[in-house]
Amino acid sequence: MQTVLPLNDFIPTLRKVIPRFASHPPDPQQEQCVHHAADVPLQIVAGPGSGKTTVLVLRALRLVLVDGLLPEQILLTTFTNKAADEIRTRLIEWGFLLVDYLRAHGSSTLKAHLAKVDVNRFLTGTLDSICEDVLRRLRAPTDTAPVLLEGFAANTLMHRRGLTGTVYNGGTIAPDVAAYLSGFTFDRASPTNVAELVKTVRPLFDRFSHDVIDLQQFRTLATHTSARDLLKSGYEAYVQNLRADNRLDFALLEKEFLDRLSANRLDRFTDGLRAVLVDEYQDTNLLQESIYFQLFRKCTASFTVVGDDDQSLYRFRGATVELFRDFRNRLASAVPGTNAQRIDLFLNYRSTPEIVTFFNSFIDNDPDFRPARVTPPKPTIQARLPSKGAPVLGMFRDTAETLAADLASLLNDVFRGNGRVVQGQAGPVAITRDPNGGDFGDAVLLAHSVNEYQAGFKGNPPRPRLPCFLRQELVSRNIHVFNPRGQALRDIPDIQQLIGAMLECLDPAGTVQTSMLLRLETKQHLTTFRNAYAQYAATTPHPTNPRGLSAFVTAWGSRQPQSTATWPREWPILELCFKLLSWFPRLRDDPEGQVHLEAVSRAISQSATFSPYKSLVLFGSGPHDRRSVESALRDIFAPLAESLIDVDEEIMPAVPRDRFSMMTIHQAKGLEYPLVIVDVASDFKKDHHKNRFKRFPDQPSNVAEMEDDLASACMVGSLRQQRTALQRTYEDLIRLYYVAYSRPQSVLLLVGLNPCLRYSTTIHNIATFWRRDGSWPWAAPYSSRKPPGMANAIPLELI
Ligand SMILES: Nc1ncnc2c1ncn2[C@@H]1O[C@H](COP(=O)(O)OP(=O)(O)OP(=O)(O)O)[C@@H](O)[C@H]1O
Repeated sequence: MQTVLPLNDFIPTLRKVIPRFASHPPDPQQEQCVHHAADVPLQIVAGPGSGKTTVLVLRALRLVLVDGLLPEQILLTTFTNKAADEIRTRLIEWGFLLVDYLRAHGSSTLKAHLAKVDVNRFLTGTLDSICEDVLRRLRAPTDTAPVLLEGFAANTLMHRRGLTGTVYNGGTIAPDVAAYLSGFTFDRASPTNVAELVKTVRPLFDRFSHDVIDLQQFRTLATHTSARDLLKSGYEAYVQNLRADNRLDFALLEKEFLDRLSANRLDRFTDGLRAVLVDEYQDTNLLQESIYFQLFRKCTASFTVVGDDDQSLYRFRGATVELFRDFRNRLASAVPGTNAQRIDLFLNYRSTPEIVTFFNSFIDNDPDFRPARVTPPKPTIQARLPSKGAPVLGMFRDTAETLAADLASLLNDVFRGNGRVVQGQAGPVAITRDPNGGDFGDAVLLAHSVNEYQAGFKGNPPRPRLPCFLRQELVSRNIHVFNPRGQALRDIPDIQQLIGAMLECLDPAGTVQTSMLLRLETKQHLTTFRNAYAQYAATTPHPTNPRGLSAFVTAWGSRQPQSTATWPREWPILELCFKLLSWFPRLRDDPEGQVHLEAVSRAISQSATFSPYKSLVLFGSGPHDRRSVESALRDIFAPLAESLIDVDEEIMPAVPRDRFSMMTIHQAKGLEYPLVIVDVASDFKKDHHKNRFKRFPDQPSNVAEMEDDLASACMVGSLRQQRTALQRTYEDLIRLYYVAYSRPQSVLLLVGLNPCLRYSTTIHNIATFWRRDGSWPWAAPYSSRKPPGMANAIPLELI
């Protein structure tokens, strides 16, 4: 590489040109990362809030300005589209300022180089999005561009073209297969119907790709041989079928990319590539590691990976934290002669010292977690921000209802009132909103699950959970909430009404539906949708001019044109959905509603990729009219009724600032908020064995069980098994709450139910610092004869 700007001028230029670096220059470790030789692979082990994204962006800019690379030669990947957008924005913003300045002040060599630089051309995205883009745009001329299938469309094809005829015959699941799969279900029960079968097989088939499973070896493993044989055939039939139509699911997308890469069929892409930088490497799976190593091998690219082993959260998608932990050895054995270096970032610029001390003591709490972390361990995280006086807070109440009421009143005081005073170490401190535009968007509730209802059990109705009570309390104070995952799509009232209206348009009174073979659950929900529509239509919703909702649906049902024009021969169901939106204001105007609507419209448009009538309703085509309705019922409405469509809140670039968000801890990865409320125990009234998996697992998770089952057919199997399945399950919970506790900037508030804090509580909970050996540092030995009521060493200021 030819140097165009002297390396030692890079950071001084940065400080001169970009105001934030004038006041907050890179610290010594960050500077070391930016300065590290471009051609020596680098592993950055970065604690929470230590500026890893900042460093990655600066290293990419340095490669352009100092080493003379062009932005289009630099690939920078991260974990979510949102994080990729953030990286892109910083690259363009800072890159533009630097290039502009150096075009005026640089040497003539630098100016000549900069004439070719366009900072918009960095290759950024998730690895999936990059693979999709490259397979479409930069493939070899003889290769086709594959069509990517959405989850539910892929599952439908897996059912119809993979499992049917192999594993599932004449409405029955092969008994051996059912018995084998029972090891991987949540309650260890065999799948009993096709929907459960698909749900259980999908993670297994995805793992075949992500874990790069040797299927021949999988087939010959000692147990469940016939089940493995059938599943292998089902998988091969599914893959062959997708390939025949040039389609791919998400797991196969990366596999296809690796196959083409290894066969030199992506040279148009790799020829131009000179640097690869990877964020969130702790959540990389084996397939992705193979892609990165292959890219490194092919282009002898500059290679930088950044991650935090303590923040690995995505085991269920094949993430293998050991790939990050052992990165240097693994790279050296994959590409002999390489000697990657490691630099640690451990200064935290996000949180107050009180919060940093709290999450440090959490991650250090259990000695049995130590062997799972990087070696040598990274230094203890040090806070760089000053204290604001607020201690870490706890709000524990007897019931979830009272907890919700008190939380809502706290939020109201902070964001709509004069703030709330709490007791700090050095006296009272007020928690107030930021005077410059602080609003509910500065706070978030993080939880293991944000479902607003707990599924009903043994005929009981669903039970409301904290997120539901909190929504009610906030709405009663006129505060809006953003929790699009709070309820399943099929349970949301206006979604039910909209789908019901579509059903009545396509198939009035369910004449076609009645004659079809549909599962009982499906029929019940389709009836619920139709009833929801009928009740809503009876309220004569606006607009009523020129025609109201009922009149529209009746006319549509009888295919009566509303103007003088004749009824079209084909009607896209998506268009029908959008026409009906006039009567569903929440789905049009409200951010949560828009997320829900997107899921319905995605179901319609994706079904067009596999459904015989391509999400169209025909008219005047004889028997096809009826068949097109049947296929819509089977391919769009049955999946909606069976809850097979997932919402995707990532479509919402920014939630309005006056909304209070609730999200899962997984979703909060990489984010930060001034005030973070972590639900650690609102579901736990007693030590119920059914909720142990959420707090103190006494058996391995189904994901860890599957990892063990596949271990000997997988190249990283034994590496994972250095920790037992139960240890891994336990450690995943530690990492989960570590991520939650390291999100806040100023205030961290833990919430839950009182029984969890009693001195004599039997509710073991990792989030409240219980250790594997059953000890609990929050309960210190007492000297009096009577034990205290509450644990006596709780490191929280209880409010
Ligand atoms: N040298 C620095 N001086 C002051 N502030 C900094 C410095 N480096 C980073 N920051 C700030 O620290 C915060 C965290 O940085 P960043 O978002 O890059 O963290 P991260 O390491 O990616 O966090 P996480 O791993 O927890 O998601 C940001 O607000 C960033 O602007």
